[in-house]
Amino acid sequence: REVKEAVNKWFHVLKSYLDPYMRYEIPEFENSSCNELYKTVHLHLNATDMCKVANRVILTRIHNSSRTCSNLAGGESVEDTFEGKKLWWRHSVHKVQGESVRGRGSQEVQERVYTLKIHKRDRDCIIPLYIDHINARAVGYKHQNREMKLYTNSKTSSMYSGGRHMWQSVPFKHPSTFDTLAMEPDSIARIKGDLKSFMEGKDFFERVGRAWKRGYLLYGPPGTGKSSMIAAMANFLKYDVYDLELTQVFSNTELRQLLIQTTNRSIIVIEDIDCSINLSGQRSPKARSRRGKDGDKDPLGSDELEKLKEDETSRITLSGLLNFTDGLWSCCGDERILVFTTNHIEKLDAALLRPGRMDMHIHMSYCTFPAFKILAHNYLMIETHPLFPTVERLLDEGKRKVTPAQVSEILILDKDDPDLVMEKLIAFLQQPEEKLPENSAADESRNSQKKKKKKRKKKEKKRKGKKRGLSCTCEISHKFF
Ligand SMILES: Nc1ncnc2c1ncn2[C@@H]1O[C@H](COP(=O)(O)OP(=O)(O)OP(=O)(O)O)[C@@H](O)[C@H]1O
Ligand SMILES: [Mg+2]
Repeated sequence: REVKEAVNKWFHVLKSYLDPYMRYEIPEFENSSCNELYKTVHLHLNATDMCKVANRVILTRIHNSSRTCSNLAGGESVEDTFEGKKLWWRHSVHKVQGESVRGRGSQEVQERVYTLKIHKRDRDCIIPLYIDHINARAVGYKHQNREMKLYTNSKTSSMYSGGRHMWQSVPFKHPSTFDTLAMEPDSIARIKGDLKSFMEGKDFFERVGRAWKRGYLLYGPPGTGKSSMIAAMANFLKYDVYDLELTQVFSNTELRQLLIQTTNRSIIVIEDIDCSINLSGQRSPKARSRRGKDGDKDPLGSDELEKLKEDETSRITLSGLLNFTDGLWSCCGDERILVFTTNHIEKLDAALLRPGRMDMHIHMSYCTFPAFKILAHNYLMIETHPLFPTVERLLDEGKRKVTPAQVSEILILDKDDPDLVMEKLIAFLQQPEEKLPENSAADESRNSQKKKKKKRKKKEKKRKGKKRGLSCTCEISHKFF
């Protein structure tokens, strides 16, 4: 028996000496905890579509997901190449006796292991670089394929949140992309380029000592595609979207709390910023008169002073918003994009617009001919039409300013009959603005803006009523900063 064991031992030594290949084993679990490298290999094989060349592939889809994942079935192998060298991945699945999940006893469990085979001569020069390479592929693939979320802030009564302001999410499934956005192609290329260099700019931001964030201000009349642009940005970057409802945030502290709760690789959006907070930069006459003439010395009694202090800290102020966008707390995450939208850029405080806060100002304008051509391509599936020159002339003359929203409404109505659509559009463009029917798209957008403002004012009044005696204003003097 001893002789047999010795022969076996020497046989294995000789075999491994003669075997030109080295094998690395990557089990799914190691000491009962998940092996991240196993997941990395799985994602790498999916990212490179290598599974497709195998004879047997396992397809899976998790609950509520629209994505299908593939994995090599047990015993299947695939070949990979890296820097001109060949490597092989094999997936083994074995049934072993494992500890039962429900207490004592044992049950049959599957043990999955990836084995990487590589030539011994390539081992030292390739392995560290190859592992880095598959890691990067896996991270990129995971990022590209994860499902995006749309968050909104609301005060929850949940016992877990303790009534704090929390984000609530739904799956983000907006279909707008840079291909469906009607805008000058040059502007689209510029924005896409900016976003791409931001996304790839980790080293740059670190080198120059800047927080890895970027602010975009989208301004223009209603219906020019500001919200659609945000969705296109999110779909392009594959970032989650945090739609911050500023009217639901009642203090700078809450604003900071919400900021801390956002994740990296996300877009924080504040729509209609001019309607959300009073940004006129003036402290209210009431607060000013209460503060007294000599500023710091306050003539008020201590009770009054306490109340006033509470007023000032219980509201979100321009200062709070400025800190939110470019203060120390704004750097608490990486790869963050901030987007503000407004119909009235002139109402915004200059401090809010400066580079570092709003790095890029994007004007979403009325429909131009190149933008119209994109809409015609998307809605009517036509690249040209005998009436295109007339539309081009009318849009260039600008006698009647139309938004992409108005044009798309016309295109969608008779999308199966391009001739009819073109005639209707020309009639619309020739119609003087005053003779618009009451419920035209432009009026509707204007009315909706008014409604938005009214609703906000109503909410504000209600809140003031609740906090009787503590009310103050969001208007802040520039001196404050
Ligand atoms: N530039 C555009 N490209 C493609 N579609 C557009 C564009 N602008 C507007 N639309 C269409 O009009 C609708 C309204 O657009 P959107 O909500 O993006 O406008 P907005 O600028 O955000 O308006 P508001 O200022 O009222 O919020 C969208 O559903 C979209 O179909
Ligand atoms: Mg909008």
